[in-house]
Amino acid sequence: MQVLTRPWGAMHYRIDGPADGPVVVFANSLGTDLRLWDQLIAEMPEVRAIRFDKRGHGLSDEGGDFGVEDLAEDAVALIEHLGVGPVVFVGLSIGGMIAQTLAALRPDLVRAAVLSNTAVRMGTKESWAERIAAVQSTGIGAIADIIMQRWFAPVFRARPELAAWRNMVLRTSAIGYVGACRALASADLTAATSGLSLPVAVIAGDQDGSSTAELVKATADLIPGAAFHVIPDAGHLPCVEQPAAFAAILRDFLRENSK
Ligand SMILES: O=C(O)CC1=CCC(=O)O1
Repeated sequence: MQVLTRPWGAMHYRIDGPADGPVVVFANSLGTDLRLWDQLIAEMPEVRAIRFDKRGHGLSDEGGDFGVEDLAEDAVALIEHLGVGPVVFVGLSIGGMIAQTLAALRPDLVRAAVLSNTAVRMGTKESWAERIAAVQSTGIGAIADIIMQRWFAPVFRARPELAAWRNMVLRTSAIGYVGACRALASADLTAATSGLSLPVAVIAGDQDGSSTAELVKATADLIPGAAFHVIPDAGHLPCVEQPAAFAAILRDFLRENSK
């Protein structure tokens, strides 16, 4: 068990893969912990995979009030603590917002970025306020079924693993979940992301009920030279639903963009 002590508490992280492999840091989404990447990392044993539980998620502490920039500062602290920069940084959804913010704040630490199922703005202030109110009044159970529909394509929702993913969101700290919703409500990365000049690959799922392929493409279009990929038969979490397809894109990207 590996923990980095931050001013707000303990940040849990994990490293897998060979010490001489290309270093890739992974940032997970709202309501998921670092197990989000299990299937993808199993497809890519050659990678030195570093992943962490952002504040309020997984085994990390709740971490008070925070914005996306604070989450990016946590990623900076981890990369500097491990002395592994510049890295390839892969982020999904709010993790992709962490990636965009980190690349803008500290281009010296990010060699290249993969932005999965993310955008410069996600949802609206009103939609996040509704979600926060539902969680605060009734708990995450109130929204768990809707979240599963947003995360997964219908074929995946018929699989037995769905129960485990539902449990993952249900077991997320309500304080941490609401904190991340607040960070999402106030994030608009348009200016920072439009100024990015590193190699970027952007990934969408053709059945994403949360960040549609059109929304994700609009963000790709802001970044000069960004490659855009749509993974078929995938919802919001293509690294879970289609890990081989995700790994193929990431492997090609690493071939061009890791040392
Ligand atoms: O829970 C969702 O709707 C999906 C999502 C939005 C931001 C994020 O990180 O996940």
